[in-house]
Amino acid sequence: MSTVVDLTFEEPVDMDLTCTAPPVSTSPQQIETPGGAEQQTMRVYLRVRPFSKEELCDNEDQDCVVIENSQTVTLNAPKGSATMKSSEKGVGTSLHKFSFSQIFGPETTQAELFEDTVKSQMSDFLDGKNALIFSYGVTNAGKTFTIQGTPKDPGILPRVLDATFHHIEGNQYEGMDLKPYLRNDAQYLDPDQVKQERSAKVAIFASVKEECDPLRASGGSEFSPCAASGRSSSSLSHSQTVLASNPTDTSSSQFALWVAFFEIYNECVYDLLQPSLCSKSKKRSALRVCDDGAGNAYVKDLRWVNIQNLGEASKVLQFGNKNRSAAATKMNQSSSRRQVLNLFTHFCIWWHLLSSKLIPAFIPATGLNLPSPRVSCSTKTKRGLLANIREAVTHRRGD
Ligand SMILES: Nc1ncnc2c1ncn2[C@@H]1O[C@H](COP(=O)(O)OP(=O)(O)OP(=O)(O)O)[C@@H](O)[C@H]1O
Repeated sequence: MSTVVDLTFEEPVDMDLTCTAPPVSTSPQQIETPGGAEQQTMRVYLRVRPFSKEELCDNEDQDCVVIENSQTVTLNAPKGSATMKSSEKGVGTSLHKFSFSQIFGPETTQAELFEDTVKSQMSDFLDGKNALIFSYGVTNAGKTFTIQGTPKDPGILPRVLDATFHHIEGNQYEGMDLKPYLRNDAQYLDPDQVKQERSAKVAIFASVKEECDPLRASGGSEFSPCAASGRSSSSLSHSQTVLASNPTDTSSSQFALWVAFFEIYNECVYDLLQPSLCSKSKKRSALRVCDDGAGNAYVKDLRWVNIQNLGEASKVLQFGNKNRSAAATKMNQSSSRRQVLNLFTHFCIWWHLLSSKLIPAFIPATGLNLPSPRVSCSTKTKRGLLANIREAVTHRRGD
């Protein structure tokens, strides 16, 4: 039984999914800068989650995943598996070693993981550099727990949002008339367009409010649900230290913050923030990935929602989560997850500095499902999946 989830942090490479780590050694990638200095662009972390009670009852604790040290893990094929049988006959091996930037064991808390992975990168993001975090692993590996977490145990995304709000505290632009445009730009909206933005936001929030209790009771992974309407939640207060070394002078600037939430499901892009999607009976339509004319891909007609505090971000996330294909599949246990060739969920944060220069930035938090519940899938499969996603994100042209 697999209990591992890979977490990849990439910066400042611009959403280039070709830059994936090799399957055996997943050490940090480096690029040469013009001055000759090496800059680290990608880190790959491994998190091994604890076994659930059910897994322990089923005797799945067979030491298949052995953490040798903070950077090396050994995977042993499960007893009775085809790989183990083959290796007993002298064909192939039942042992594989992998190395990572850092490995986190089952005892690692959400706060520790954030501290040791994303926190140190936050200052660059807040300084206007694009960044991408994504997790991948088989179903049930812990991707959602790691990225989103639970209300009591928030994951990376709520911690990043909390740090961002703390960073811009007192300097937030309260208007809704400055919005993300194409890939790297912003546009001013006229009063009618602002009205439309406001109505769409109200519709999203109203829907979350109505369904709040059932969501909570179902143990969903939304953070700070419903009650969270203030700037930050107490469980996140530790992350405020992130901003002590705030590199950007915010004293004379204002910040507009917008978020979008979409998924790539079997190679089609779907907006998770369409209010009409609340009713599952409506068929959702796929969005197109277009080029902004400067070679940058963007999702055409993607809904962006202006957020003013962590509570609003929480509601947007909660709303989008209901529309995820993963949620639908979990509800229907009879449907086969193996049919899901790829599932990639992005929560994008866009912030804009209202001063002389434009500084847009994104942190999409994503999860990629591998196709079948095995300890690892073949290199070819992984590469194929990542290539599919890369193509969907970067190479599909619009009109
Ligand atoms: N580090 C952890 N500590 C405790 N429980 C965890 C941890 N990671 C995951 N879990 C639990 O394991 C279960 C599966 O996790 P999760 O839903 O995040 O998996 P996933 O990889 O997102 O699955 P899927 O691809 O099917 O959506 C959940 O019940 C979650 O609460």
